[in-house]
Amino acid sequence: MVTDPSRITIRRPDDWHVHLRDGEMLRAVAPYTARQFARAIVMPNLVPPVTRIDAASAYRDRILAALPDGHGFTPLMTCYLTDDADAEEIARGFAEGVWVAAKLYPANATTNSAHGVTDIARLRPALEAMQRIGMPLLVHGEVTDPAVDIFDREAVFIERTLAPLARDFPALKIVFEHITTAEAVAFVEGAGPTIAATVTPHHMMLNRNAIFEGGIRPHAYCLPVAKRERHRVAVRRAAMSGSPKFFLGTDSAPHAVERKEAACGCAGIFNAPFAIESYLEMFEEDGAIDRFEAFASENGPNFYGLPLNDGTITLERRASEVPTSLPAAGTAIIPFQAGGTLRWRIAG
Ligand SMILES: NC(=O)N[C@@H](CC(=O)O)C(=O)O
Ligand SMILES: [Zn+2]
Ligand SMILES: [Zn+2]
Repeated sequence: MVTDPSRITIRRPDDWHVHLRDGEMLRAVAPYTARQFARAIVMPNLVPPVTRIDAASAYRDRILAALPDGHGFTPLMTCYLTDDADAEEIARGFAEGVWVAAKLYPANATTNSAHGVTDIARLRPALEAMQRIGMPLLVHGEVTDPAVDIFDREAVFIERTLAPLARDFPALKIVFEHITTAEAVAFVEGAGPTIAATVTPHHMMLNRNAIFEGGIRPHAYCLPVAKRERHRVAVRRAAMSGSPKFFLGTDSAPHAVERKEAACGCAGIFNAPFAIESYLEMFEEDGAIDRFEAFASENGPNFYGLPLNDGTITLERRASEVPTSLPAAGTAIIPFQAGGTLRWRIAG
């Protein structure tokens, strides 16, 4: 990593958790991710979800077709786990290099998760196969029990599901996605090297007050929902701690403006346009620029067992103005930090 007060150059980063959607929305959003990241773990929560090898490779082709010439971007595909997950198909897709991980959504925990898993016991053959072949399990870590307070759903998931899972499959690589609580940080830090976590820019920046600041703020609403300030601080510290267990995953989750600003608004924050700039600004604010490259470009590939990227990107200290709205799919998406000004900008 090379830094001076006005420029910083790091190995090309990757995004270990992104929603690229499909169709017109895919064509609108994928270029933002490819502009910054060499690779991204692409979430499979399409309608219908990506559960089969042929569906994943067709989706990968649509992503590549949505990008401008010379993009140099590699989508890393994932398999959506259902109650009927087929261990043989999962292992074959991994061996063929079609997907690199499988995603566990507890049924109805989040956007497009109606086909998710209702009973983890049914996944046993798939998880055994994944443990054997070194294929990571990615988890949306929230319980769906309506009796559990929404702000406690991540912490309760650790107790009820994640800790027992890690005990039963001690060699299974698990990524606890988009962590939001001090409990999640403590769990990951206290676990062995097979357990890691992704951290979003919004969960490093926002606490739950942001959702209610002077009125209801649908563009600050995502799942897992932002928590109290002490949790935000714990998550932000973990990301900047230098621990190899925490790495960049934006969870950029675009929804058309009319689906966010509605009586029942969708969960998801669209941070893809300026994700790397947002993260860098926070690392700088907290005096942790020396740990930025590990978080953005090294810890993720090291955990997944993938090579580090060749090449670099340079960010320069020049203001980036975040538009108040971006056109997409015949409508608009409101980006994270809309109307704000960021201190850094990708050079060139
Ligand atoms: N994060 C979100 O709030 N939404 C994601 C789903 C997810 O990552 O849970 C989406 O697909 O919209
Ligand atoms: Zn999720
Ligand atoms: Zn997500």
